[in-house]
Amino acid sequence: MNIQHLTYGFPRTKAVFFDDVSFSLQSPGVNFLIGENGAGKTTLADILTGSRPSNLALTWQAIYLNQQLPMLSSVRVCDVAQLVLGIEYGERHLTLARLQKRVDAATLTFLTPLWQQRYGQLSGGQRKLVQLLLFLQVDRQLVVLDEPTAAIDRQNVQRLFAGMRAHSERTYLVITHDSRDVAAFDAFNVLWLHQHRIKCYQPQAFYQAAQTEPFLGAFVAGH
Ligand SMILES: Nc1ncnc2c1ncn2[C@@H]1O[C@H](COP(=O)(O)OP(=O)(O)OP(=O)(O)O)[C@@H](O)[C@H]1O
Repeated sequence: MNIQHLTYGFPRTKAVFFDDVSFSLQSPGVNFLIGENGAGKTTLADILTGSRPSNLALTWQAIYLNQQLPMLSSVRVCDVAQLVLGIEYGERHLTLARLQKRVDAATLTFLTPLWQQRYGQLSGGQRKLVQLLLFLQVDRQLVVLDEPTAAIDRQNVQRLFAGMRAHSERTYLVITHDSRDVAAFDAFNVLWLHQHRIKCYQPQAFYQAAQTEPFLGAFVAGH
């Protein structure tokens, strides 16, 4: 996926935030978008998913989980699954047995004991995971996740990554501040957003650059 000559400014400010920025996403593959707070990662994710109109002509279909969707606390996990996947699968009544045929084992293991639980009874991390794991079942070429592993225990992070690996035909863009996420993959592309430009690194080049670039060094040393 090639992004060519992106130029973007926030509607209410005159300054240009991205000025003729070009880069490629490894496609298919896992791309990590990193950078300091305020660098523009969420803004870029918004642009690539069409949430913020820009000069780019988007040629892909994307799914974007940038924050938890608000749900009534009385809604059950099975209702959330129906909401997210019912239309996608064309199922009017999505049961666990039917879901079993479609999702990876790690996702099923996580969802099964929670299936009848009410949303309001779940922990913050469980709510986030329910949405993430269900969203990962929706078939789109580009999957964009904004800090999916923040506040998630590492065993559940493994479940999330197993869900991603189960669909290796997709292109993922994952925003993270946690180098353990990057280290969990053998093959990846890191996009470092720094001073409104993007530098791309394959694994070996990334760890090499971390020896000389202070931000990357601190990122890698962070775990
Ligand atoms: N609607 C807006 N109008 C003007 N400036 C904005 C707007 N939204 C965000 N910004 C600014 O753009 C910059 C980038 O914000 P963004 O949320 O994309 O950063 P980020 O890299 O995702 O940060 P973090 O790691 O802290 O989540 C910030 O300085 C922010 O204040």
